[in-house]
Amino acid sequence: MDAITLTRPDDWHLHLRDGAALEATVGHSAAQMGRAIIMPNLKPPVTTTEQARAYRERILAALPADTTFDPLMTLYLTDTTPPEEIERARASGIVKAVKLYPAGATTNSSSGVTDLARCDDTVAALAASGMPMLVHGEVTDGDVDIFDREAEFLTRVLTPLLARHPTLRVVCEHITTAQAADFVLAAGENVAATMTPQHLLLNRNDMLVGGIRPHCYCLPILKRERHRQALLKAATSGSKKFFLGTDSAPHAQGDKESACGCAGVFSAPAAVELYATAFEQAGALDKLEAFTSHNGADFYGLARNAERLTLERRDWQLPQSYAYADGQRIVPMKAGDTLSWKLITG
Ligand SMILES: NC(=O)N[C@@H](CC(=O)O)C(=O)O
Ligand SMILES: [Zn+2]
Ligand SMILES: [Zn+2]
Repeated sequence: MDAITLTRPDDWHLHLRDGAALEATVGHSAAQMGRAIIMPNLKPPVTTTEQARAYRERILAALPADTTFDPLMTLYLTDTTPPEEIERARASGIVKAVKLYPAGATTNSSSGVTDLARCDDTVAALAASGMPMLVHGEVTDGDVDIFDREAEFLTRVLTPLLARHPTLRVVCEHITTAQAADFVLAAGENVAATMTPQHLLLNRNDMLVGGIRPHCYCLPILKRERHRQALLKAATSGSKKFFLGTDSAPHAQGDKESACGCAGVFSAPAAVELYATAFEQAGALDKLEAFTSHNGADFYGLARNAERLTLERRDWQLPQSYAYADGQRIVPMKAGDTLSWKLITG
């Protein structure tokens, strides 16, 4: 096969940042994606509908001309988010989901939820609203090993949460383990998951053998090869519960190549090509379009994009870095590597 046409994809988990960084990031995603769910972990976080509206305006202002990219906004859940804020968000039409960051779990999560029991009324309002809760599913307890934090979250937090709120719609974000894939498959129709290019293409050896590669470091951390295989199997299984969410998480080169490097992989410039590479490795290119362009829209109850794009089989080399905020550079996933698919973006 030398070319694949597919419905324009959407990114159901994306970090664009703000200010000068936003100017540098948004074009990469707008070139490939029709829509994206925009993560709210700014400093300070996007906790109200009014803040989401203002952030959306800044994103639209930073977009290149001639794009139809539609940013779908999210609210950052805190211990003190009132139930009324959920209703304001739903009524706004611009907020499509609410994000749960366990406090301390990842980049800019210090204002996250310390104990879900504290926001039970708000979670009930969210379940009633029909908007999904997007979950960074890792426990933060110091006694839990970093490689076990996702699996522990499923049993310690998500299972009791769904028992208390059985109609709550949940997207398990950036899943990394066989346990998470199995959990989502066994759960009801209200539970789905996104997967990143790095968790479909890389295992922890790729990050740690022969030298430490900070540009492969993200949270949840890369896992063993058997987990990568389990994710690929789930993504290509034909289940509608799995869809594209890059978790493209830009950090300046100097903040990654550091004694205490930031978590996050910048995958936006070649996101669709990276997923195509993973699906081809699994012998499942015929399942790519559902994952990139159908399942997410269907889960969110939104129309699929009308436009179609072509992926061509053509070798091209990813740049070593791109321009970022304030004269800094940013290093993409697979920098300098040759990919054998190229999305034709007009
Ligand atoms: N994935 C990451 O490693 N980092 C994300 C936060 C997140 O999605 O957990 C970021 O905002 O940098
Ligand atoms: Zn996360
Ligand atoms: Zn993320």
